[in-house]
Parts: sequence; C-alpha cells; structure tokens
Amino acid sequence: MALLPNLRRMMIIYRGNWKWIALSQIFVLLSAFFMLLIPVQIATLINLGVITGNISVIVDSALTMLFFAILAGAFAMANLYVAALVGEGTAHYLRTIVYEKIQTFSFGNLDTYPVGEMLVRLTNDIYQINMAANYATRYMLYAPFMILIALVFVYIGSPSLVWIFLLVIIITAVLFGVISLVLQKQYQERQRTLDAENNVLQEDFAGVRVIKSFVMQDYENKRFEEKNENFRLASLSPLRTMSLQLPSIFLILGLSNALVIWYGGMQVIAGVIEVGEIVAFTQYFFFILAQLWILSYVLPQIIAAEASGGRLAELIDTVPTVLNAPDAEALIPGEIKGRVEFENVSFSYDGPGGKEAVKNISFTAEPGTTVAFLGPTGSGKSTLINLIPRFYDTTEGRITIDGHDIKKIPQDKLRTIVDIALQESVLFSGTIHENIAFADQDMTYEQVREASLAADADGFVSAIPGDYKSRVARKGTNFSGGQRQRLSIARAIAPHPKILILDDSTSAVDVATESRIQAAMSTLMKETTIFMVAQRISTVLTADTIILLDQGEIVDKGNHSELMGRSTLYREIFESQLGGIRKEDVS
Ligand SMILES: Nc1ncnc2c1ncn2[C@@H]1O[C@H](COP(=O)(O)OP(=O)(O)OP(=O)(O)O)[C@@H](O)[C@H]1O
Repeated sequence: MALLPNLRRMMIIYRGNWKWIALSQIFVLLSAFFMLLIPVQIATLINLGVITGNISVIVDSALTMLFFAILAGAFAMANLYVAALVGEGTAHYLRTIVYEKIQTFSFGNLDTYPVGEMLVRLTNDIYQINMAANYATRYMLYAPFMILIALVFVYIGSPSLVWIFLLVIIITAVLFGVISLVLQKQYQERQRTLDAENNVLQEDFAGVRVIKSFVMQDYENKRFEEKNENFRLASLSPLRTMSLQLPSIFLILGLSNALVIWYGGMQVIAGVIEVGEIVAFTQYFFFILAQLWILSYVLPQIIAAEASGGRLAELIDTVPTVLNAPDAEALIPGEIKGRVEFENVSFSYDGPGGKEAVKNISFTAEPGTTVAFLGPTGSGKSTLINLIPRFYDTTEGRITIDGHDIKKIPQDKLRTIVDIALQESVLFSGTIHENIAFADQDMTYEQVREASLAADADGFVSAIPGDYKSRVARKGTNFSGGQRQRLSIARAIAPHPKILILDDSTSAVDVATESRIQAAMSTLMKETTIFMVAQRISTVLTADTIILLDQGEIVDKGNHSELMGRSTLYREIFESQLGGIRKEDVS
C-alpha cells in the first residue's frame, strides 16, 4: 500500500514543486554531510592536536570546524527557504484549483457539500497540507541521511563501535516511532473535535438571528461550550505526549554516552581506537538524536495531514453532476425564439430509481408567453423550473428549447438564453450598477436603468445619494427584502434573456408593486418566455397558462378563467387567498 498517497498527491499536484523538492533534498544531504564532518574534525583536533600538543593542528581544526558549521547552516537555511516555497506554493495552487473546481459544481454537487464544509476544506485543510509539505521537505530525510552518513564515518573511523551506534539508533527509532503513532491518533482526535466545534459555530452564526429571537443563547452557549471543552482536552493530549520526548532524549543521550565511554574507553586502552573517536561518537549521537526528536514531533502532523489531503482530493475528483455533452450543438443564442417543451420529464434528487420530486411532466410554452406554476408547498414548483437552466438534469424525459435538447446545448450558451431570479435574492458587495449589470459589466447606465424601471426598483434607487453608483453591502443587507428582490429581478431581466424564470421572486413585495412590475415587464419583455413560480395567486392571474402542481404531478393547466371553471384545487387556493374579492373583478 502506498505511503500517505493523498499527501504525496497534494505535494506534487503542482508539477513545478518537483524541482524544488529535489533541490531541497540536495540541501538536506549537504547540510547533514557538513554537520557530521564536525565530529570528524573534533577527533582530529583531539588525537593530533590536544594529545600531541600541536597548536597549529588545533587552530586549523577549529577553523575547519567553523567553516563546516557555516556550510551546514547555510544549506539548512536554503532548505528551510525552499521548504517554505514548496508549502506556500502547494497551498496557493490548491486554493486556486479547489476554488475553480467548486465553481464548476452543479446544484447536485452543492447539495452534497454545505458551504461551511467547503470553507473549512479551502482554509484549514489547505493550511494542514501547507505545514505538512513544509515539514516533510525539511525533515523527512534529514535524520535518515544523518544516520547513513554517520554510519559510514563510524565504520571508517572506529568499526568496533558500529554495534553501539546501531543499537542506540534502533532503540531511539522504536521509542519515537511509538510516540509518533500515539501523537498521530491524538492529532486526529484533535482535528475531529475542531471539526465538531466548527460545525456548531457555522450553524450558530448562520442562525444567530433565530437564536436571539427564540432567546436560546444559553442553550447554544452550552452546546458550544461542550464542543469547546472537548477541543481543549483533545489539544492537551498531544502536548502531554510531547512532554515525554525531551526527557527521553536526555535519558537516551546520557545512557548512550555512558555506554560509548565505557566500551570506547576499553577500546582506547586496548589500542583499537583513539580518544578523539569517542568524543566524535558522542557528537554523532547528539546530532542524530536531535533530528529524530524533531522528526517524532513533525511526523504525526505530517501523517495527520493525510486526512486533509483526502478531503481535498475528494473535492478535486468530484465530477459535476451536470456536464456538457461531447456532441454539444453549436447554437447561436441570438437566434433562439424561446419555445420550451417538457416531454415526459421526471426528476429525483436521489438519482434514477429514487423518490421523484416531479413526475411525468409534459407541456409547451410558446415564445413570448407567460407560464405560471402554482401548487401547495413542496409540490415541485422550484424543482421543475430548476431543470430549465440545467441546475439539475432530468432523470427521465427531455426538455427542448426551439426543438434543441437542452442537454445538447453548452451550459454557458444555455445560461445566456435562460436567466433566473431565485427565490432567495442574493446580492454581491459592489455598486447597484455592478449588481444589475452582473451578466455583462459593459452594460450602459441606460440599459441598467431600463431593467431597474421594469423591476420597479428605480424609485428607491434614485432616492439614494449616488443612485446606481451607491454601494450594496455584503449580501445586500443595506436593502429591505422587497428591495433586494426587485434588484434581483432587474439583474435577471437586464440582459434581455429569451427565457426568464422568476422563482417566487416577488414574494416580499406588496401586491400593488407586483402588478406594476408585471405590467412593465409585459412591455419590456414582450418576446421573452416567462416562467413564474408563485405562492400567491394574485401573481399568476394574468399568466397565459397556469400549471397546477400537486405532489410533483400536473393536476391541471389552463388560464385563470378556465381553471376557475373546472379545477376544485385552483378554486380552493383562490378562495383561501382572494376569497373576499368578487370573481368578476379578476376574470
Ligand atoms: N436539494 C434538494 N435535495 C433533496 N430534496 C429536495 C431538494 N430540494 C427540494 N427537495 C424536495 O423536493 C420536493 C419538491 O420541492 P420544491 O422545492 O420543488 O417544492 P416547491 O413546490 O417549490 O415548494 P415551496 O413552494 O415550498 O418552495 C420536496 O419534497 C422537497 O423536500
């Protein structure tokens, strides 16, 4: 089984990283090599300088050691810099590709990944990869290189001490290996409790107004405190484990020095090695144990980042549920008339075989007509209209525009033909002009104002100092719900689409404003096929066709007077909403 496959994939996902990773390992090798030449020089200094009283050897050796130390430090610094380049470069590239990937997601994919979860992946998970890539580049091979080089030096200088060297390294590696495994589990638990805390935070911040209005702060505070406490405890565990590391290092170092001095001393007395070798030996241990100690600290974090790599790989590998057909038609949006036909359309959010949200829907909308969908809540109105711009793909049947199957129309072309004002009106921070001209930032002031007039937004926009140049706050919070809806409608009609969808998009405006919008639109959008979803029957009275939906099926269709004549459900809705108004007034 491949070792840390997701982390490795993330580290080289940006192809340019290869050369930096390779270069940094050359620096690691050189730094370890020069670092370990220092003990060799110490041995020379003692054997040929101190013991024989040769001052010039002592001076030469000291200067050479200084030179080696500078070189080892310089290569370590270069490695540190390159490791930072690898970490930051990987994080930057990942942020770009994951963000771009999310932009390709269809509604079906977005249903799977809540916004909060995607944010955590884009921030926290990428940060973990950044750190892991940095640490892996810096330390993964440092200790192994040092062990190998030191082994060669020990073998050349004092082969009789090789067994002590191997014994100490193996004991240390096993001890730190166990500590690493414990730390890895503890880091995973820490990550799990952090995720749990983040979930509560995201939910609470999104629903802070509801929490306040139900005076549930105490309840939510308790819920958060529980997660917060779990996170505190889980964060303490690895720190406790790590506190064992330094004493272990000192213990091993002390014991191994004693062993070397005892056994080495006997070897010196026997004339097998010289005193300098013993000192050099203790230095090797010191350098190697220091690296192993660092490795045991960073390795668990590197391993823990594998889970982050997996979460990012999942996003990167997600295939959009709506794709362009390979045989997509080269169609010119300007030539489309806007005839929409549903042919036995069914759709299930769970895919083929799942519970159908709309069933066996067939109808035709002629160019320039208005089709309204009416029905109880949950009857499938929004689902149905979301199929037209291919936010979701039909599970069965097909939808055509001017005879072209929409699955064969490239999505970017389809969405210039079809515009939508969604149920929840979303505005972006920027100017009002930028929001209305969202589809085409080159739109003129006159075009923007024309759309705004038709959406009955010009009145309140003109009353603001700076009118169309005035600022829209994030999420449009400086406008009322009705004003946001009108700006969203203006945005949808500004590019003059051939097909316009209004998904209950006048629910927050009063009936008088709604009828002004409808009158203005029927003039401006004469050639546009309009689909509207409504809860209010007053919204649909003037539609050419009203489609009555119940439990995902069409139960009747016709204009207002036809349905008043024959549909009990329609009459019931009418009576419940406009019961006080004489039928003749609206027929
Ligand atoms: N994203 C989704 N994932 C799974 N099921 C969904 C999703 N959206 C809607 N549904 C289900 O599909 C059915 C139809 O929902 P839809 O939103 O189309 O109804 P609607 O008539 O527009 O309702 P409302 O008038 O309340 O907006 C409902 O049973 C709903 O629970």
